Amino acid sequence: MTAGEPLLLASGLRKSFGPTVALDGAGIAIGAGEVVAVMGPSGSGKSTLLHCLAGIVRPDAGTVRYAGRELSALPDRERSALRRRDFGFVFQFGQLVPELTCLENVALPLRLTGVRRKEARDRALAWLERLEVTEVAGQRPGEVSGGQGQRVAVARALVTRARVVFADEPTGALDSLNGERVLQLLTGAARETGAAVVLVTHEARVAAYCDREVVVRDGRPRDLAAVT
Ligand SMILES: Nc1ncnc2c1ncn2[C@@H]1O[C@H](COP(=O)(O)OP(=O)(O)OP(=O)(O)O)[C@@H](O)[C@H]1O
Repeated sequence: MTAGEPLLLASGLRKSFGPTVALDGAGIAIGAGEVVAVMGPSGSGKSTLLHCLAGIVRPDAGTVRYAGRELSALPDRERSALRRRDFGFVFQFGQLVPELTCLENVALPLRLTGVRRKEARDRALAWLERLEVTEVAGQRPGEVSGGQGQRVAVARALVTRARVVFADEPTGALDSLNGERVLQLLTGAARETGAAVVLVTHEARVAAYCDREVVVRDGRPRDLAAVT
């Protein structure tokens, strides 16, 4: 990474799905530890931008650099390994493995990176405590409330000490009280661990928890003034 280069840097991103232009020359820079809200109308390209930044979707044109390396230049295996090691994900729903308990779900990313069972369980439990959901440790995702499930998902995203958490409408299925608490916990825990957060949301009160808001319109993000 060259001196002064942001942790995540995208420029000139274009992505179409058939005739639909989802990204039209999009660029964005995210600094280490920065919490950025990505907002904008439905269909403006927010999720596509997040997927390109995370290396899940390959753009038709443009570049995404993470820690000084261009994601699209990495072989698939290396990109997957990097995603597992450095990135965490929180989606609106459905990201927890239904057959595993909540504790096992949080321990899973650690087990996948070779952490021993006992240590993985201990670290997972500490994260459930931090997210105030130890009571669901032994339950399966289908047996817990939406808010509890999202807290478990946040714990799972951060347990590996991810450097970037990508969150796509993490509170979209929650009532406003639960939604705000999950945002608080997600951004608070990310700040403690130094993780950057790219947060796609419609939550109007999100500004209070973010360093910066970016609004996507017609496939291009525009920076609002830094949130004070
Ligand atoms: N896999 C896909 N196949 C076809 N079209 C897609 C696909 N993904 C996105 N699109 C289209 O690309 C455009 C941008 O979609 P995207 O999901 O990025 O927007 P968004 O801003 O996240 O929307 P929302 O707020 O409704 O989630 C939309 O017109 C959408 O229909």
